Amino acid sequence: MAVQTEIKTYLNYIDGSWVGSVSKNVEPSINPANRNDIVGYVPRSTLEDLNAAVAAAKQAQKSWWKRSGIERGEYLYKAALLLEQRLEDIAETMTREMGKTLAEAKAETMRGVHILRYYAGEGARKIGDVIPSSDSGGLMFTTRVPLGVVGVISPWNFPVAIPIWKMAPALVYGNTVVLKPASETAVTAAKVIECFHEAGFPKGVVNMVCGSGSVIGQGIANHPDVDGVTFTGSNTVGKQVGRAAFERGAKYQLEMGGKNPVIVAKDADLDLAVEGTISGGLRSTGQKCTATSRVFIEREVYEPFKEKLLERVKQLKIGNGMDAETWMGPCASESQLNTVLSYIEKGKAEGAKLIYGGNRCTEGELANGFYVEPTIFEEVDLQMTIAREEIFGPVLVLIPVDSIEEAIELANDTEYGLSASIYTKNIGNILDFIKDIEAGLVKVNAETAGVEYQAPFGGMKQSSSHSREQGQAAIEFFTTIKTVFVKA
Ligand SMILES: NC(=O)C1=CN([C@@H]2O[C@H](COP(=O)(O)OP(=O)(O)OC[C@H]3O[C@@H](n4cnc5c(N)ncnc54)[C@H](O)[C@@H]3O)[C@@H](O)[C@H]2O)C=CC1
Ligand SMILES: O=C(O)CCC(=O)C(=O)O
Repeated sequence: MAVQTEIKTYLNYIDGSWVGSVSKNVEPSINPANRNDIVGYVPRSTLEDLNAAVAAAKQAQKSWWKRSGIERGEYLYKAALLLEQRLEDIAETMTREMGKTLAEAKAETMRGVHILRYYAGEGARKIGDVIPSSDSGGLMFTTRVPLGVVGVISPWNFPVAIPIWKMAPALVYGNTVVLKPASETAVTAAKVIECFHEAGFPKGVVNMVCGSGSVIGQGIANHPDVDGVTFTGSNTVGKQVGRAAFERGAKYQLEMGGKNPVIVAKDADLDLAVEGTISGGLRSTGQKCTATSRVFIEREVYEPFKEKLLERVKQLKIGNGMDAETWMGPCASESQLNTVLSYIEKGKAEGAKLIYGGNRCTEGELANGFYVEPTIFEEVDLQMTIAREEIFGPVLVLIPVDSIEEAIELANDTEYGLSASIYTKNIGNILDFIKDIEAGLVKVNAETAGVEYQAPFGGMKQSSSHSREQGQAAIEFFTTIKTVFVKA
């Protein structure tokens, strides 16, 4: 007899309580590995719900800021411990909700724990400098104050790490927070917020409102009582959010797309370069803003690199991320799958040569999920859509080059500038690459993806609003400097 398990409905978190939307509407969050598996129901909230959350955050902010940074940090340490204790459950929920492998989901959840501990420690670090004054009787220094209420709009591709790397610094520097998670991963977000709830944060300091981007996301960007907005997602939406915040004089930070290159020099360790290209381009099914998508290879090693790459890609096991054998899970949603398939069709239609993959996977249980094969194109003109637009799927394009100079020039021929890497042993190549590549994250003999929480992260050109997240750089967005002059 089939066992019927009740599907849980998750709630918004407003002013320290779990509450449903006033609309009473909910939507299912489904498993991309099996469209018949509903992970949970999440609220489809209204502006009324958002207003309540923003009002709670505004009300709580002054007393939160009155506490010392060290005290605020203590709450983050508690949340970190709870997240660590629930790592298995939260990682499993993440895999079920957005498809990445359980190993990746566990690593991401642990990354969330580290980020919380890092920013907990920030509560005890300096927030200003003493600056010599021309007046010998005066004391001049800088200090920092929070923005007030911060709106966090987060995507589905890192459903634990991204909300945490935005919320943790916001909170430790004295802001209160309203999170709007991506609907695709709102159950995972609710489980993260449960850790904040049980850590005992005062009412109203942390809030979460689930719902559509156009209502709740845009509502945050427009809200007169939201003093800062931090966003990660697509360029189109990011610019909309930035414009709305700018119009009303709020501070904003946008982390958006990439079209990240890897350069393989003729002296590269080809096995290492192949591993880095596969891991950077195809892990998480290519759904990282730092994912590798364009591979520039010096002509002398083009064929051997291609052969090794094809050999390795053939070995990758596609399947449900919960299965320990799986290397690559499904796309996170049906719409994401359709986007990827339409880019593959465009690639073929515009004349690129498909040398691997290119199809939806429909064998056996895969038919119920949103699976696509890892896909590789060659004979790609740099003006083709697949060489210019962010695909956010497991699609690589191979482009031969005659020199590292040419590779860097072509790699820079994009509106994006998030991450880039080079595989080479030549110090001259390395130094030229570091100097000339237009990317905020530059890697040498390492894959384009993978961001460490203690270092600044952000892009050049259209990949970001030119600010940086994470590490100590986060203080620049989440606080404002006051210059103080004191005379007795
Ligand atoms: N840079 C990154 O890490 C990410 C990039 N993307 C890119 O975006 C493409 C589409 O993915 P989506 O999930 O649709 O991204 P999206 O940009 O629509 O969603 C990101 C977040 O913004 C919210 N949002 C949507 N419309 C909004 C609006 N009008 N105002 C304020 N917030 C809004 C969403 O609900 C979500 O929380 C992907 O194919 C990929 O190219 C998506 C997710 C993450
Ligand atoms: O590469 C990473 O670890 C982080 C990537 C990221 O921030 C993103 O995809 O949004």
